Amino acid sequence: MTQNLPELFTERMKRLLEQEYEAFIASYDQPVTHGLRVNPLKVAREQFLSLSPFALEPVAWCANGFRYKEQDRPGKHPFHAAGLYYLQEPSAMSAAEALDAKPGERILDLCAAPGGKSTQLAAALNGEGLLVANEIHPVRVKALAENLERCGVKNAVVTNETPERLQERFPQFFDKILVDAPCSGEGMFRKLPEAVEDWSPNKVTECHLMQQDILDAASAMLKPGGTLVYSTCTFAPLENEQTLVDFLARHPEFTIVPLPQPEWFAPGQPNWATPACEQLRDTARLWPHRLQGEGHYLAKLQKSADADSEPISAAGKRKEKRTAKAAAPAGRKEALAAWRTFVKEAIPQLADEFADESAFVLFGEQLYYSPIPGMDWDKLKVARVGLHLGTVKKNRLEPAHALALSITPAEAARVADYSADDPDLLRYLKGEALARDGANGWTLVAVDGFSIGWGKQSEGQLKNHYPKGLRWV
Ligand SMILES: C[S@@+](CC[C@H](N)C(=O)[O-])C[C@H]1O[C@@H](n2cnc3c(N)ncnc32)[C@H](O)[C@@H]1O
Repeated sequence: MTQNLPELFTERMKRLLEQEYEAFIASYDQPVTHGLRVNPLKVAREQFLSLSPFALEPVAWCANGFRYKEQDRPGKHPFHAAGLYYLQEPSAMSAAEALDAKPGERILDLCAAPGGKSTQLAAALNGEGLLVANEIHPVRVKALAENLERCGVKNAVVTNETPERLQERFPQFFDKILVDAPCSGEGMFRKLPEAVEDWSPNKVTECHLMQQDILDAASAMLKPGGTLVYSTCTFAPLENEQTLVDFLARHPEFTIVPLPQPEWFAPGQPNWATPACEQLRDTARLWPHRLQGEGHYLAKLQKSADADSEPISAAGKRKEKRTAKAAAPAGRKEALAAWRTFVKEAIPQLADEFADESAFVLFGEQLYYSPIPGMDWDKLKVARVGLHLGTVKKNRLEPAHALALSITPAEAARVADYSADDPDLLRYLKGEALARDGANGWTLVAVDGFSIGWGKQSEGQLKNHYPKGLRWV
């Protein structure tokens, strides 16, 4: 594919890489590297390895990351639909690892769709704390929400906002922020031919300017002492070292935190920015000719602990509480009663897990359980305000797909468990009703012990409630 690469791109890379250029350009004739990341919210790494029908090779910089062979097509396996793993290019696994999210923290993934890094951050939170996964694009945000749901994430809020509007609502709110910035995508050239067509020197400049604005908004949302990781999948110095140097010039309250540099990550280049900046060596470049991956750039920054700006005010918090109460919509009482009836009947063991009355949020007929009760989401575009529990219709709760994917068969009163190669499972994924005996009521459908959706058992038949938009064709 080397001959299809833009000339201005190859000329620049030749100038920058000098004697390494031959190895770099030769990597474009190597096959694309395919990766999957095991989702520990669903299955432990070792258990997955004992179940995996695919030949897997570990990715050195991500404990749950593996390379697979293209012909194995793990995206077409029921384990994918059950959220046991997320397909992610290996070098992209490095960014969330660098952020190092810990259970209980408040994390923002500012440019999040389709959710590779968000699902990884959610796994690191392990259900404790808050993940706000934001995506500016109204179509891409749907894929983000679906991927978080498929991976069984319970503590995420999915927003569809501009960084500027989020910044107004969340001053100094987050412990850690990931900015996986929109970029010119030079690291995608091998994988996506359209990335080559979309590329131009103008695009590189436009992305650089956009990255500055996004980073400025991120910096305002980070708590003093907080950590920010900036990443791109491009090689252009303007979008990497230069974006960082310009950001640091505007934000002296930030410093670069050294990233571990094992032999396969190369250092960032001090002289690829103006003015040259020695600390850029502590950022990381993942090159396709030095490791098995498509390429990435990473920088980790820390905001000084005494950085001064207004923290989220107590008044703001009081207002949030008031708004939450005042805005309690009519029908909430009925919705909660419908939910309790459903819990008793279908997932009795989980009654205590959903005990916080103030965490239930009703949007129209849709009932959610919020990871941050009392927060005012009014006037923000919110795609998911927490875990989607279900739709309340005529005082009954129809459980959400997200709820099914977030629980285990051991937590459900009725389970229809199929092995991955059972033809009935394929029928279920295609949206067909299944002939099956069992007690009537909502039934959790599972593949080899992992939840995959809902069915409703009635008179010798399991009615299909696998979402229409996800059905296999
Ligand atoms: C590199 S992709 C994110 C990939 C994602 N983090 C993942 O791991 O799956 C960058 C995202 O930024 C979004 N974006 C584009 N312009 C933006 C802007 N001005 N502010 C914030 N996000 C933007 C794009 O729609 C795109 O989804």
